[in-house]
Amino acid sequence: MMLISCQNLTKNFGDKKALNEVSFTLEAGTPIALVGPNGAGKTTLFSILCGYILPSKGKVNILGQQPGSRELQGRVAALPQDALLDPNFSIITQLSFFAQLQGMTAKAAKIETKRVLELVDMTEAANLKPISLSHGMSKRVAIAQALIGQPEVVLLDEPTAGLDPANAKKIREIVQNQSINSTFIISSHNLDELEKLCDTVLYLESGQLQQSVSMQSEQSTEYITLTLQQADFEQLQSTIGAIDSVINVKPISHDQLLIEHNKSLPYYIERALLDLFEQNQWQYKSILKGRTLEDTLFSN
Ligand SMILES: Nc1ncnc2c1ncn2[C@@H]1O[C@H](COP(=O)(O)OP(=O)(O)OP(=O)(O)O)[C@@H](O)[C@H]1O
Repeated sequence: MMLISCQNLTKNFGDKKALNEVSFTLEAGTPIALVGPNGAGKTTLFSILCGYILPSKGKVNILGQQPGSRELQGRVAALPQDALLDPNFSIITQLSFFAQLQGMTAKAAKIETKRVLELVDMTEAANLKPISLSHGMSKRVAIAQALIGQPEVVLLDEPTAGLDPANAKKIREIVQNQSINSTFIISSHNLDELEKLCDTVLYLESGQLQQSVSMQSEQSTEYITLTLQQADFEQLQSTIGAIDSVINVKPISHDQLLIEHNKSLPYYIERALLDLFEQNQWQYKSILKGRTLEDTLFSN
């Protein structure tokens, strides 16, 4: 199903082009990453998709509707980067209020609030006020709020920024679990995190869409990322290059090689690598199918 379509989307703030002729289409399904350096236009794109601001030029629709239209109420949710809860009211009061704004009765809203708090493992916090929550807990509550009414699209702007690893992991798990019901669009600077979650990546730079890549390999060539423990790096690189069906081998860090190869029999390359390591008494840390998001985006 078509989720979002943008055509020549442009947003000017005075002389500044925050978005410049951006065009793409996205399908519903696994989470989608929005990546780019500071000031690339990610928040501006999110704000347009949420209907908070209007584009200066171009067309955009989400689930076939104009962003912010009544038809999208309850179908599109967003977690802004700096989402804040009111310090004066308990979590359950605030989330129930949001649920009622979506048209639920007071009773249904309370049930829905309990459901979403359970999804983010925050049931015990229902009666607390925001001041008693840690940063990680506040983020989880904000995500719970975005999940009210089981929206079809959930936009998360920097959902794990500033969180400790345990809380960031928890949020990744929530996204993974809820991806059955909703398509998440996640803006983040953390490429490692995005490659764990997302299949499609939009890369924005200076307001322009530089790349739209799929992490799922459907091409005729495939990749293996080999991380070494101890080996003769140069000899290894040239020996791998001589293996049947290997197209290219290149170092991507001091202890990593990226191997591009033609599709071959299952585990053919892996077996050849293991033989090589055994024959030469070398050691490896990992043999991973695929390549990192960082390498996919910045390899050329
Ligand atoms: N309301 C505004 N008024 C003027 N300029 C703005 C406004 N909002 C954004 N900009 C400018 O537009 C550009 C894109 O900003 P945006 O916040 O969308 O980038 P971003 O990719 O989200 O950055 P970050 O990763 O730092 O959050 C920046 O140069 C920013 O200064």
